[in-house]
Amino acid sequence: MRALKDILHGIPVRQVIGNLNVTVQNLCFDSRSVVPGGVFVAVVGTHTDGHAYIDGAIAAGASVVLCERLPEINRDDVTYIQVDDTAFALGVSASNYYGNPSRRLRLVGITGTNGKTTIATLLYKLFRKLGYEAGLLSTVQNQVGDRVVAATHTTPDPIALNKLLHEMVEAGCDYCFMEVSSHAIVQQRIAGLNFAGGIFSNITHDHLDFHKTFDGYIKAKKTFFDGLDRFAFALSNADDKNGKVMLQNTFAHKKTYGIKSMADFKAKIIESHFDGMMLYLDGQEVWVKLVGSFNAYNILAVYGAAILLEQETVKVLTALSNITGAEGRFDTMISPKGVVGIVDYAHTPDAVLNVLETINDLRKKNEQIITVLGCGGDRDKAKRPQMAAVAVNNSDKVIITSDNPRTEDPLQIIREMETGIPEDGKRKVFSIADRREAIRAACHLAQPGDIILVAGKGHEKYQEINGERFDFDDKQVLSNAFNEQ
Ligand SMILES: CC(=O)N[C@H]1[C@@H](OP(=O)(O)OP(=O)(O)OC[C@H]2O[C@@H](n3ccc(=O)[nH]c3=O)[C@H](O)[C@@H]2O)O[C@H](CO)[C@@H](O)[C@@H]1O[C@H](C)C(=O)N[C@@H](C)C(=O)N[C@H](CCC(=O)O)C(=O)O
Ligand SMILES: Nc1ncnc2c1ncn2[C@@H]1O[C@H](COP(=O)(O)OP(=O)(O)OP(=O)(O)O)[C@@H](O)[C@H]1O
Ligand SMILES: N[C@H](CCC[C@H](N)C(=O)O)C(=O)O
Ligand SMILES: [Mg+2]
Repeated sequence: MRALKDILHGIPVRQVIGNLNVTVQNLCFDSRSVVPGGVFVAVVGTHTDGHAYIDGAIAAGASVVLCERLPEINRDDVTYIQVDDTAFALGVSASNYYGNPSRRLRLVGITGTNGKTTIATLLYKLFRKLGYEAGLLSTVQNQVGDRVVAATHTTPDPIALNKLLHEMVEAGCDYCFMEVSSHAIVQQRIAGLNFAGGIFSNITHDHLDFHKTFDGYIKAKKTFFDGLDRFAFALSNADDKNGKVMLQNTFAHKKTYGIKSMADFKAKIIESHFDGMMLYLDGQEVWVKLVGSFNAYNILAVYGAAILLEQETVKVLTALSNITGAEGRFDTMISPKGVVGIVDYAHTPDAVLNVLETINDLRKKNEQIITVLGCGGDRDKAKRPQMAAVAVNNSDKVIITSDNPRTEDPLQIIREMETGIPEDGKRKVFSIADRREAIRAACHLAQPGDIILVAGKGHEKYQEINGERFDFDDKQVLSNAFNEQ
C-alpha cells in the first residue's frame, strides 16, 4: 500500500480529476493484471493503445488512472491523472513505488548492439569474486545475489525492473549490473532510474524493424548517456565509429576504452587459444577464459568499469582471470570423434562475422568451418541476407536453417537469407529448415579437427513457432548429434 502522492513524485502532472489523497494497492500497465484499489497506467504501445483499456481496468477495480488523454466520462470513485507522457510516468512511479531502489545501490547500465550480456555477466561475476553482494539483469537470467530469477526480456518492464532492484536492496546488494536495450530506452523502461555508470559496447546493424533507420537506432542508444548525471561515469568504446557520439551530450564523467585508438583503458591480445587468451591490459599481462578480439573489448569495458567503481587493479585482474563468460556465448565442446562444436548467440551480421573471424584465426589450415545458422521471425528482415553472406564468406560450408520463426513461414525466412549468398558461395550452402536436422547434418559432414559453429540461439532453451515455445537447446542437440557421429 502506498500514498498516491508519493508515487507521483517527480512526474509533471497536467490535470487531476478526483481525490489525490488516497492510498493505492499496486501499480500496473496492463488491464488484465489490475487488482482492486490499484493504479492503471495507460501506455501507448507498439500494437495497441492502453487508453482503450481504461474502462476494462476500472471494471477490474482500478481506483486511479494515469493517462495522456482523459476519458470523456469520469467516475466519482476514480482519480484521473493526466500527464504528457505515461511511459515516462510509469518508469518514475514504479521507481517511487518501490522506494527508489536504484539510489540505494550502485546501478551500472550497459548498452550496445552486441556484448551487453557478456559485459553485464562478467561484471556481476567479478564483483561477486571481489566480495560484494550484487545483482544482474540480463537476457540470459536475472540474479538477486545468488538467487536466479528467470528473464523475460533483456531489460524488464519498469515495474518488474524496480521490483527486482528492490529485492536486490533487501538482499543487501551493493551493485547491480543491467543490460539496457534500445527498446527499453525508447519505451522509457529506465525512466526514473539513477545510474552510477553507463557503458557503451558498440553499434552495428540490428532492430531496424523497430528503429526504422540506423540514425534512429544511434539516437536511441545516445539518449541513455544523455540522461546520466554528473556523478556517474560514461564509458565508451573508442574504436567504435559512434563511440564518441554517445558521449557528446552527457553530463557524466567521460572515459574510453580501446585497442586501436587512444583511450583511457587500453589492451592488446598477446596470444589466443580455443580456451582463452593472454591480454596485455593497462600495462599488465592477464590470462582470461574468453576468446576473440570482440571479447577483448568486453573485458576492457569490464576492467574500465571496475576501476571507475574504485576497485584495485591487481585484485580486479586476478579475479578477471578466473571467470567465464555468459552461457551460450562461444560455448565450446569436443565430440568423441574430435570435432570442435561452438554454440554462440550471434544473431547480427557483426556478431556472426566476429565469431567466424575468431574461429578462422584459431583453426589450423586443413580444418573446415561448418556454420549452422538461421534468422528470427518477426524481427529485422534486412539483416537476413547480410547474416547469410557473412556466414558463407567466412565458412567452408553453411547450413541455413530456422531460428525462432515466430509467426513467419520458416521457408520464407530461409529464402530471404539465401538472397544474400554470393554466386561463388552457392556450392557451399545447404538449406535444411528443421534446426535439429541441420545440426545433425553438420555433424555428418564434419571430420576430426573440423569446427562446427551453431549460431543464433546461444542459451535459449526453446524454439518459438507460431506463438508456442517448444523445448530446444542448441548445446543439447549438438551434444546428442556428436554422440551419434
Ligand atoms: C515491441 C515491444 O518492445 N513491445 C513491448 C511493449 O509492449 P507493446 O508496446 O507492444 O504493448 P502493446 O501490446 O502495444 O499494448 C499497449 C499497452 O496496452 C496494454 N494492454 C493491452 C491489451 C489489453 O488487453 N490491456 C492492456 O492494458 C499493454 O499492457 C500495454 O501497456 O512493452 C511491454 C512492456 O514493457 C513489453 O513486454 C513488450 O515486449 C514485447 C513482448 C517484446 O517482444 N519485446 C522485444 C522486442 C524486446 O523488448 N526486446 C528487447 C531486446 C532487444 C535487444 O536484443 O537489444 C528487450 O529488452 O527484451
Ligand atoms: N563486444 C562485442 N562486439 C561484437 N560482437 C560481440 C561482442 N560481444 C559479443 N559479441 C557477439 O554477439 C553475441 C551476443 O553477445 P551478448 O549476448 O553479450 O550481446 P547482447 O548485446 O547482450 O545481445 P542482445 O541484444 O541479444 O541482448 C555473442 O554471442 C557474440 O557472437
Ligand atoms: N534480443 C534479440 C534476440 C534474438 C535472438 C534470436 N534467436 C531470435 O530469435 O531472433 C532480439 O530480440 O532481437
Ligand atoms: Mg543481451
